[in-house]
Amino acid sequence: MPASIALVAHDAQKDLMVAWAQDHASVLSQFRIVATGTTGQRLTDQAHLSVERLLSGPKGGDAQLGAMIAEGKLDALFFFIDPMSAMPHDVDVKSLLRLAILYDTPLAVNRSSATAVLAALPQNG
Ligand SMILES: O=C(CO)COP(=O)(O)O
Repeated sequence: MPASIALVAHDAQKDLMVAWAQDHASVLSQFRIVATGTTGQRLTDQAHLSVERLLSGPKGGDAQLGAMIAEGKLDALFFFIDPMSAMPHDVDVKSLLRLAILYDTPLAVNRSSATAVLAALPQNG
């Protein structure tokens, strides 16, 4: 079974994540990809990846990913956070990050760390 990875981007970072995903589409396609709602739609439409879409982040998608981490169902989190804006769902963002730290989940928060984490993940399993 392929490893499960999550891709999430705040609105101001979605173009960056889509471009990064397009650049790495062949590697990414070897994983089971889950994503919050709007990010997942963009990745499906513009990077042509097969993505399981959760709820939109502010409507519970971040919490769903946190639950996946706590249940051992997520092998890496790629979370392109907007560094310039306050989020109404900041508590959910912090909770997701906290759980990724707590469970020692590989975590990438920008393009360079995403490329490094992706390269470090075991492929085909
Ligand atoms: O808000 C998000 C993460 O905190 C992302 O959610 P969307 O992918 O639904 O925009």
